[in-house]
Amino acid sequence: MNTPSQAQVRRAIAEAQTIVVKVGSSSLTEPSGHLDPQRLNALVAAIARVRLMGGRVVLVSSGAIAAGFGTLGFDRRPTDVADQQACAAVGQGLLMAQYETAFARYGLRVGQILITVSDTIAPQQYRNVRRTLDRLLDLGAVPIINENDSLASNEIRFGDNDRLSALIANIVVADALVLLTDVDALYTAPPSEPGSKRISYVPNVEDALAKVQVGGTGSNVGTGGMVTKMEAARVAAVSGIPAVLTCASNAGPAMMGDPVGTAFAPINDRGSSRRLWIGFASHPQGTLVADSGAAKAVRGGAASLLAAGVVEVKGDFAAGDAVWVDDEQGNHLAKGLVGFDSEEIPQMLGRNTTQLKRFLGEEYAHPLVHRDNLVLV
Ligand SMILES: Nc1ncnc2c1ncn2[C@@H]1O[C@H](COP(=O)(O)OP(=O)(O)O)[C@@H](O)[C@H]1O
Ligand SMILES: N[C@@H](CCC(=O)OP(=O)(O)O)C(=O)O
Repeated sequence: MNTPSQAQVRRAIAEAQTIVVKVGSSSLTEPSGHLDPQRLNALVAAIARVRLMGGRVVLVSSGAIAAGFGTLGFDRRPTDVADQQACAAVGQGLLMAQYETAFARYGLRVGQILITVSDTIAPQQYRNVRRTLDRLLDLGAVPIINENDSLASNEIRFGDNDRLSALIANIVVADALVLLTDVDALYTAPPSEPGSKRISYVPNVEDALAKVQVGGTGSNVGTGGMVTKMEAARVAAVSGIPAVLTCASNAGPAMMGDPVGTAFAPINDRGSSRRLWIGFASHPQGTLVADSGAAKAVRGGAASLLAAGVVEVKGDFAAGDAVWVDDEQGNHLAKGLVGFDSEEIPQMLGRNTTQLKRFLGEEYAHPLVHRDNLVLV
Protein backbone atom coordinates (compact mmCIF):
# COMPACT_ATOMS: atom_id res chain seq x y z
CA MET A 1 0.00 0.00 0.00
CA ASN A 2 1.09 3.62 -0.53
CA THR A 3 2.34 5.44 2.56
CA PRO A 4 -0.35 7.90 3.65
CA SER A 5 0.52 11.47 4.63
CA GLN A 6 0.30 12.52 8.27
CA ALA A 7 -2.85 14.51 7.45
CA GLN A 8 -4.47 11.39 5.98
CA VAL A 9 -3.62 9.33 9.06
CA ARG A 10 -4.98 12.03 11.39
CA ARG A 11 -8.15 12.25 9.29
CA ALA A 12 -8.61 8.47 9.44
CA ILE A 13 -8.36 8.64 13.24
CA ALA A 14 -10.88 11.50 13.39
CA GLU A 15 -13.30 9.53 11.19
CA ALA A 16 -12.85 6.23 13.04
CA GLN A 17 -16.11 4.51 13.89
CA THR A 18 -14.59 2.07 16.37
CA ILE A 19 -11.70 3.24 18.54
CA VAL A 20 -9.63 1.41 21.13
CA VAL A 21 -8.22 3.78 23.75
CA LYS A 22 -5.50 2.53 26.11
CA VAL A 23 -4.61 4.54 29.21
CA GLY A 24 -1.63 3.86 31.49
CA SER A 25 -1.49 3.72 35.30
CA SER A 26 0.45 6.94 35.72
CA SER A 27 -2.29 8.89 33.89
CA LEU A 28 -4.98 7.82 36.37
CA THR A 29 -3.28 7.54 39.73
CA GLU A 30 -1.16 9.38 42.28
CA PRO A 31 2.35 8.08 43.04
CA SER A 32 0.99 7.33 46.56
CA GLY A 33 -1.11 4.48 45.14
CA HIS A 34 -4.54 6.12 44.96
CA LEU A 35 -6.80 7.09 42.08
CA ASP A 36 -6.68 10.64 40.77
CA PRO A 37 -10.41 11.23 40.11
CA GLN A 38 -9.80 14.56 38.39
CA ARG A 39 -7.63 13.08 35.63
CA LEU A 40 -9.87 10.05 35.29
CA ASN A 41 -12.92 12.33 34.92
CA ALA A 42 -11.17 14.41 32.26
CA LEU A 43 -10.41 11.24 30.25
CA VAL A 44 -14.01 10.09 30.59
CA ALA A 45 -15.24 13.50 29.33
CA ALA A 46 -13.13 13.10 26.17
CA ILE A 47 -14.30 9.53 25.54
CA ALA A 48 -17.95 10.37 26.29
CA ARG A 49 -17.81 13.14 23.68
CA VAL A 50 -16.74 10.68 20.99
CA ARG A 51 -19.26 8.09 22.19
CA LEU A 52 -22.13 10.62 22.16
CA MET A 53 -21.23 11.58 18.59
CA GLY A 54 -21.86 7.95 17.62
CA GLY A 55 -18.37 6.46 17.95
CA ARG A 56 -17.85 3.00 19.43
CA VAL A 57 -15.14 3.19 22.07
CA VAL A 58 -13.38 0.37 23.90
CA LEU A 59 -11.25 1.51 26.83
CA VAL A 60 -8.27 -0.60 27.88
CA SER A 61 -7.44 0.80 31.30
CA SER A 62 -4.44 0.05 33.48
CA GLY A 63 -4.29 1.31 37.03
CA ALA A 64 -5.68 -1.50 39.19
CA ILE A 65 -2.43 -2.15 41.07
CA ALA A 66 -1.54 1.55 41.19
CA ALA A 67 -5.00 2.45 42.57
CA GLY A 68 -4.95 -0.35 45.13
CA PHE A 69 -1.53 -0.32 46.76
CA GLY A 70 -1.96 2.92 48.74
CA THR A 71 -5.39 1.82 49.87
CA LEU A 72 -3.92 -1.44 51.18
CA GLY A 73 -1.23 0.37 53.16
CA PHE A 74 1.82 -0.05 50.88
CA ASP A 75 3.90 3.07 50.42
CA ARG A 76 5.09 2.01 46.94
CA ARG A 77 4.03 -0.43 44.19
CA PRO A 78 4.83 -3.86 45.66
CA THR A 79 7.15 -6.19 43.79
CA ASP A 80 5.83 -9.44 45.29
CA VAL A 81 3.37 -11.07 42.86
CA ALA A 82 0.81 -12.04 45.51
CA ASP A 83 0.88 -8.47 46.89
CA GLN A 84 0.36 -7.10 43.38
CA GLN A 85 -2.56 -9.46 42.84
CA ALA A 86 -4.16 -8.39 46.11
CA CYS A 87 -3.67 -4.71 45.18
CA ALA A 88 -5.18 -5.34 41.75
CA ALA A 89 -8.24 -7.00 43.31
CA VAL A 90 -8.86 -3.92 45.46
CA GLY A 91 -7.81 -1.32 42.89
CA GLN A 92 -9.85 -2.79 40.03
CA GLY A 93 -13.03 -2.31 42.08
CA LEU A 94 -12.10 1.27 42.91
CA LEU A 95 -11.25 1.96 39.27
CA MET A 96 -14.55 0.60 37.98
CA ALA A 97 -16.58 2.42 40.65
CA GLN A 98 -14.99 5.69 39.52
CA TYR A 99 -15.53 4.94 35.82
CA GLU A 100 -19.14 3.92 36.48
CA THR A 101 -19.86 7.24 38.23
CA ALA A 102 -17.95 9.32 35.69
CA PHE A 103 -19.60 7.79 32.59
CA ALA A 104 -23.05 7.89 34.25
CA ARG A 105 -22.81 11.72 34.21
CA TYR A 106 -23.12 11.44 30.42
CA GLY A 107 -25.85 8.78 30.59
CA LEU A 108 -23.37 6.09 29.51
CA ARG A 109 -23.01 2.56 30.88
CA VAL A 110 -19.73 0.74 31.25
CA GLY A 111 -19.01 -3.00 31.19
CA GLN A 112 -15.94 -4.56 32.79
CA ILE A 113 -14.01 -7.29 31.00
CA LEU A 114 -10.96 -8.82 32.67
CA ILE A 115 -8.85 -10.83 30.25
CA THR A 116 -6.15 -13.46 30.57
CA VAL A 117 -3.76 -14.51 27.82
CA SER A 118 -5.64 -17.77 27.26
CA ASP A 119 -8.79 -15.77 26.39
CA THR A 120 -7.02 -14.50 23.30
CA ILE A 121 -5.11 -17.68 22.43
CA ALA A 122 -7.81 -20.35 22.45
CA PRO A 123 -10.07 -19.91 19.42
CA GLN A 124 -13.24 -20.65 21.41
CA GLN A 125 -12.45 -18.09 24.13
CA TYR A 126 -11.31 -15.58 21.54
CA ARG A 127 -14.72 -15.85 19.88
CA ASN A 128 -16.38 -15.36 23.30
CA VAL A 129 -14.38 -12.20 23.98
CA ARG A 130 -15.24 -10.90 20.55
CA ARG A 131 -18.95 -11.65 20.87
CA THR A 132 -19.21 -9.97 24.29
CA LEU A 133 -17.34 -6.88 23.12
CA ASP A 134 -19.41 -6.61 19.96
CA ARG A 135 -22.65 -6.91 21.91
CA LEU A 136 -21.61 -4.34 24.51
CA LEU A 137 -20.73 -1.92 21.71
CA ASP A 138 -24.00 -2.64 19.87
CA LEU A 139 -25.86 -1.86 23.10
CA GLY A 140 -24.08 1.50 23.36
CA ALA A 141 -21.97 0.65 26.41
CA VAL A 142 -18.27 1.41 26.85
CA PRO A 143 -16.37 -1.83 27.50
CA ILE A 144 -13.51 -1.31 29.97
CA ILE A 145 -10.81 -3.94 29.71
CA ASN A 146 -7.87 -4.82 31.92
CA GLU A 147 -5.76 -7.90 32.30
CA ASN A 148 -7.13 -10.18 35.02
CA ASP A 149 -4.13 -9.41 37.24
CA SER A 150 -5.49 -11.13 40.33
CA LEU A 151 -5.73 -14.49 38.58
CA ALA A 152 -3.11 -14.39 35.82
CA SER A 153 -0.03 -16.36 36.84
CA ASN A 154 3.32 -14.72 36.27
CA GLU A 155 4.44 -17.30 33.70
CA ILE A 156 1.51 -16.72 31.38
CA ARG A 157 0.35 -13.15 31.25
CA PHE A 158 0.43 -10.17 28.94
CA GLY A 159 2.09 -8.14 31.69
CA ASP A 160 1.32 -4.92 29.91
CA ASN A 161 -1.83 -3.46 28.49
CA ASP A 162 -0.13 -1.87 25.48
CA ARG A 163 0.15 -5.16 23.60
CA LEU A 164 -3.25 -6.22 24.90
CA SER A 165 -4.82 -3.05 23.47
CA ALA A 166 -3.42 -3.81 20.00
CA LEU A 167 -4.90 -7.32 20.15
CA ILE A 168 -8.23 -5.88 21.27
CA ALA A 169 -8.08 -3.44 18.34
CA ASN A 170 -7.83 -6.49 16.09
CA ILE A 171 -10.62 -8.35 17.87
CA VAL A 172 -13.12 -5.48 17.53
CA VAL A 173 -11.84 -4.54 14.04
CA ALA A 174 -11.03 -1.05 15.28
CA ASP A 175 -10.41 1.86 12.92
CA ALA A 176 -7.93 3.52 15.28
CA LEU A 177 -5.80 2.83 18.35
CA VAL A 178 -5.12 5.64 20.82
CA LEU A 179 -2.29 5.07 23.32
CA LEU A 180 -2.43 7.49 26.26
CA THR A 181 0.49 7.80 28.63
CA ASP A 182 2.41 10.33 30.74
CA VAL A 183 4.56 11.69 27.93
CA ASP A 184 3.17 13.91 25.15
CA ALA A 185 4.73 11.97 22.25
CA LEU A 186 7.35 9.51 21.12
CA TYR A 187 10.83 11.04 21.29
CA THR A 188 14.01 10.03 19.50
CA ALA A 189 15.30 8.85 22.92
CA PRO A 190 13.81 8.74 26.45
CA PRO A 191 12.77 12.37 27.13
CA SER A 192 15.03 12.48 30.18
CA GLU A 193 18.02 12.26 27.80
CA PRO A 194 19.37 15.64 26.69
CA GLY A 195 18.83 16.32 23.00
CA SER A 196 15.91 13.90 22.49
CA LYS A 197 13.50 15.23 19.90
CA ARG A 198 9.74 14.91 19.60
CA ILE A 199 8.46 12.85 16.64
CA SER A 200 5.07 13.86 15.29
CA TYR A 201 4.67 11.28 12.52
CA VAL A 202 5.93 7.74 11.98
CA PRO A 203 5.17 6.60 8.41
CA ASN A 204 6.71 3.15 8.99
CA VAL A 205 6.97 1.96 12.57
CA GLU A 206 9.21 -0.99 11.62
CA ASP A 207 11.78 1.42 10.13
CA ALA A 208 11.39 3.75 13.11
CA LEU A 209 12.14 0.95 15.57
CA ALA A 210 15.67 0.81 14.24
CA LYS A 211 16.20 4.56 14.61
CA VAL A 212 14.45 5.47 17.86
CA GLN A 213 15.94 4.73 21.26
CA VAL A 214 13.11 3.43 23.40
CA GLY A 215 13.41 2.93 27.12
CA GLY A 216 11.43 1.52 30.03
CA THR A 217 8.88 3.19 32.23
CA GLY A 218 9.54 6.70 33.52
CA SER A 219 7.19 6.42 36.50
CA ASN A 220 7.03 4.21 39.59
CA VAL A 221 3.67 2.74 38.52
CA GLY A 222 3.96 2.13 34.75
CA THR A 223 5.24 -1.21 33.44
CA GLY A 224 6.32 -1.52 29.82
CA GLY A 225 7.62 1.97 29.03
CA MET A 226 7.95 2.93 25.37
CA VAL A 227 9.08 -0.56 24.32
CA THR A 228 5.62 -2.08 24.66
CA LYS A 229 3.92 1.00 23.21
CA MET A 230 6.06 0.74 20.09
CA GLU A 231 5.20 -2.95 19.89
CA ALA A 232 1.48 -2.07 20.16
CA ALA A 233 1.90 0.58 17.45
CA ARG A 234 3.69 -2.00 15.28
CA VAL A 235 0.93 -4.61 15.65
CA ALA A 236 -1.63 -1.91 14.82
CA ALA A 237 0.34 -0.70 11.78
CA VAL A 238 0.85 -4.22 10.43
CA SER A 239 -2.87 -4.87 10.99
CA GLY A 240 -3.80 -1.80 8.95
CA ILE A 241 -4.90 0.27 11.97
CA PRO A 242 -3.68 3.89 12.36
CA ALA A 243 -2.51 4.78 15.86
CA VAL A 244 -1.70 7.86 17.89
CA LEU A 245 0.38 8.09 21.05
CA THR A 246 0.13 11.06 23.38
CA CYS A 247 -0.50 12.08 26.98
CA ALA A 248 -3.89 11.45 28.56
CA SER A 249 -4.70 15.17 28.77
CA ASN A 250 -4.54 15.23 24.95
CA ALA A 251 -7.13 12.43 24.59
CA GLY A 252 -9.82 14.68 23.12
CA PRO A 253 -7.66 16.41 20.46
CA ALA A 254 -5.98 13.08 19.60
CA MET A 255 -9.32 11.43 18.85
CA MET A 256 -10.43 14.50 16.87
CA GLY A 257 -7.40 14.10 14.60
CA ASP A 258 -5.59 17.24 15.84
CA PRO A 259 -1.81 17.24 15.36
CA VAL A 260 -0.92 16.20 18.92
CA GLY A 261 1.43 13.40 19.97
CA THR A 262 2.83 10.93 17.48
CA ALA A 263 0.72 9.46 14.67
CA PHE A 264 1.62 6.03 13.28
CA ALA A 265 0.58 5.15 9.73
CA PRO A 266 -0.81 1.70 8.90
CA ILE A 267 1.71 -0.23 6.79
CA ASN A 268 -0.65 -2.90 5.47
CA ASP A 269 -4.23 -3.00 4.29
CA ARG A 270 -6.73 -4.31 6.83
CA GLY A 271 -6.75 -8.11 7.09
CA SER A 272 -9.58 -10.25 8.38
CA SER A 273 -9.82 -10.35 12.15
CA ARG A 274 -9.29 -14.13 12.16
CA ARG A 275 -6.11 -13.93 10.07
CA LEU A 276 -4.80 -11.18 12.33
CA TRP A 277 -5.50 -13.38 15.33
CA ILE A 278 -3.54 -16.22 13.70
CA GLY A 279 -0.67 -13.84 13.03
CA PHE A 280 -0.46 -12.07 16.39
CA ALA A 281 -2.29 -13.86 19.18
CA SER A 282 -2.18 -17.56 18.44
CA HIS A 283 0.48 -19.69 20.14
CA PRO A 284 1.63 -22.51 17.83
CA GLN A 285 1.41 -25.93 19.45
CA GLY A 286 3.56 -27.77 16.88
CA THR A 287 5.27 -27.61 13.51
CA LEU A 288 4.69 -28.94 10.00
CA VAL A 289 7.90 -29.12 7.97
CA ALA A 290 7.33 -28.33 4.29
CA ASP A 291 9.52 -29.68 1.46
CA SER A 292 11.08 -27.17 -0.93
CA GLY A 293 8.13 -27.23 -3.39
CA ALA A 294 5.53 -26.71 -0.65
CA ALA A 295 7.71 -24.05 1.00
CA LYS A 296 7.80 -22.13 -2.29
CA ALA A 297 4.03 -22.45 -2.70
CA VAL A 298 3.39 -21.27 0.88
CA ARG A 299 5.80 -18.32 0.44
CA GLY A 300 3.84 -17.35 -2.67
CA GLY A 301 0.95 -16.57 -0.32
CA ALA A 302 -1.97 -18.11 -2.18
CA ALA A 303 -1.58 -21.87 -1.65
CA SER A 304 -2.90 -24.27 0.95
CA LEU A 305 -0.42 -26.61 2.65
CA LEU A 306 -1.08 -30.12 1.31
CA ALA A 307 0.00 -33.35 3.01
CA ALA A 308 1.90 -34.25 -0.19
CA GLY A 309 4.39 -31.43 0.50
CA VAL A 310 4.96 -32.07 4.21
CA VAL A 311 7.90 -34.20 5.33
CA GLU A 312 7.60 -34.09 9.12
CA VAL A 313 5.18 -33.25 11.92
CA LYS A 314 6.38 -32.13 15.36
CA GLY A 315 4.46 -31.53 18.58
CA ASP A 316 1.18 -32.60 20.05
CA PHE A 317 -1.84 -30.65 18.81
CA ALA A 318 -5.51 -30.95 17.94
CA ALA A 319 -7.37 -29.93 14.78
CA GLY A 320 -8.02 -26.19 15.00
CA ASP A 321 -4.80 -25.41 16.91
CA ALA A 322 -2.20 -23.03 15.54
CA VAL A 323 1.03 -24.55 14.16
CA TRP A 324 4.18 -23.24 12.57
CA VAL A 325 4.92 -24.10 8.97
CA ASP A 326 8.71 -24.36 8.64
CA ASP A 327 11.00 -25.09 5.72
CA GLU A 328 13.49 -27.97 5.93
CA GLN A 329 16.17 -25.56 7.18
CA GLY A 330 14.03 -24.74 10.23
CA ASN A 331 12.93 -21.24 9.15
CA HIS A 332 9.39 -20.21 10.08
CA LEU A 333 7.41 -19.53 6.88
CA ALA A 334 3.89 -19.15 8.19
CA LYS A 335 1.49 -19.77 11.03
CA GLY A 336 -1.72 -21.62 10.37
CA LEU A 337 -4.69 -23.35 11.89
CA VAL A 338 -4.24 -27.06 11.22
CA GLY A 339 -7.14 -29.20 10.01
CA PHE A 340 -6.11 -32.51 11.69
CA ASP A 341 -4.89 -33.83 15.06
CA SER A 342 -1.11 -34.42 15.24
CA GLU A 343 -1.58 -38.24 15.52
CA GLU A 344 -3.57 -38.35 12.27
CA ILE A 345 -0.95 -36.59 10.17
CA PRO A 346 2.01 -39.04 9.85
CA GLN A 347 -0.05 -41.49 7.75
CA MET A 348 -1.06 -38.60 5.45
CA LEU A 349 2.44 -37.26 4.73
CA GLY A 350 3.64 -37.35 1.12
CA ARG A 351 0.24 -38.49 -0.21
CA ASN A 352 -1.70 -36.55 -2.81
CA THR A 353 -5.45 -35.97 -2.58
CA THR A 354 -6.38 -39.03 -4.68
CA GLN A 355 -4.21 -41.29 -2.54
CA LEU A 356 -5.57 -39.80 0.68
CA LYS A 357 -9.12 -40.50 -0.48
CA ARG A 358 -8.30 -44.04 -1.64
CA PHE A 359 -6.21 -45.19 1.34
CA LEU A 360 -7.61 -43.19 4.26
CA GLY A 361 -11.09 -42.05 3.21
CA GLU A 362 -12.89 -38.94 1.95
CA GLU A 363 -12.48 -37.09 5.28
CA TYR A 364 -8.68 -37.05 4.82
CA ALA A 365 -8.74 -35.59 1.30
CA HIS A 366 -8.23 -32.03 2.55
CA PRO A 367 -5.24 -29.68 2.98
CA LEU A 368 -3.39 -29.90 6.29
CA VAL A 369 -3.75 -26.12 6.48
CA HIS A 370 -6.21 -24.33 4.21
CA ARG A 371 -4.87 -21.12 2.64
CA ASP A 372 -7.61 -19.07 4.41
CA ASN A 373 -6.08 -20.21 7.70
CA LEU A 374 -2.46 -19.56 6.74
CA VAL A 375 -0.61 -16.32 7.55
CA LEU A 376 2.94 -15.64 6.36
CA VAL A 377 5.39 -14.51 9.01
N1 LIG B 1 11.78 7.23 23.11
C1 LIG B 1 10.90 7.53 24.09
N2 LIG B 1 9.96 8.50 23.89
C2 LIG B 1 9.07 8.81 24.84
N3 LIG B 1 9.02 8.21 26.06
C3 LIG B 1 9.91 7.24 26.34
C4 LIG B 1 10.90 6.86 25.36
N4 LIG B 1 11.64 5.84 25.90
C5 LIG B 1 11.16 5.63 27.14
N5 LIG B 1 10.13 6.45 27.42
C6 LIG B 1 9.40 6.44 28.71
O1 LIG B 1 8.17 5.72 28.59
C7 LIG B 1 7.27 6.25 29.58
C8 LIG B 1 5.86 5.79 29.33
O2 LIG B 1 5.71 4.39 29.59
P1 LIG B 1 5.04 3.87 30.96
O3 LIG B 1 5.69 4.49 32.14
O4 LIG B 1 5.00 2.38 30.90
O5 LIG B 1 3.58 4.51 30.85
P2 LIG B 1 2.11 3.95 31.05
O6 LIG B 1 1.93 3.79 32.52
O7 LIG B 1 1.30 5.07 30.49
O8 LIG B 1 1.97 2.66 30.28
C9 LIG B 1 7.51 7.72 29.49
O9 LIG B 1 7.16 8.40 30.66
C10 LIG B 1 9.03 7.83 29.21
O10 LIG B 1 9.75 8.06 30.39
N1 LIG C 1 -2.92 -4.55 34.58
C1 LIG C 1 -2.08 -3.65 35.35
C2 LIG C 1 -1.36 -2.64 34.49
C3 LIG C 1 -0.39 -3.21 33.50
C4 LIG C 1 0.17 -2.11 32.59
O1 LIG C 1 0.32 -2.31 31.38
O2 LIG C 1 0.43 -0.92 33.18
P1 LIG C 1 0.78 0.42 32.37
O3 LIG C 1 2.20 0.31 31.90
O4 LIG C 1 0.60 1.49 33.37
O5 LIG C 1 -0.18 0.54 31.21
C5 LIG C 1 -2.92 -2.86 36.34
O6 LIG C 1 -4.09 -2.61 36.07
O7 LIG C 1 -2.39 -2.47 37.38
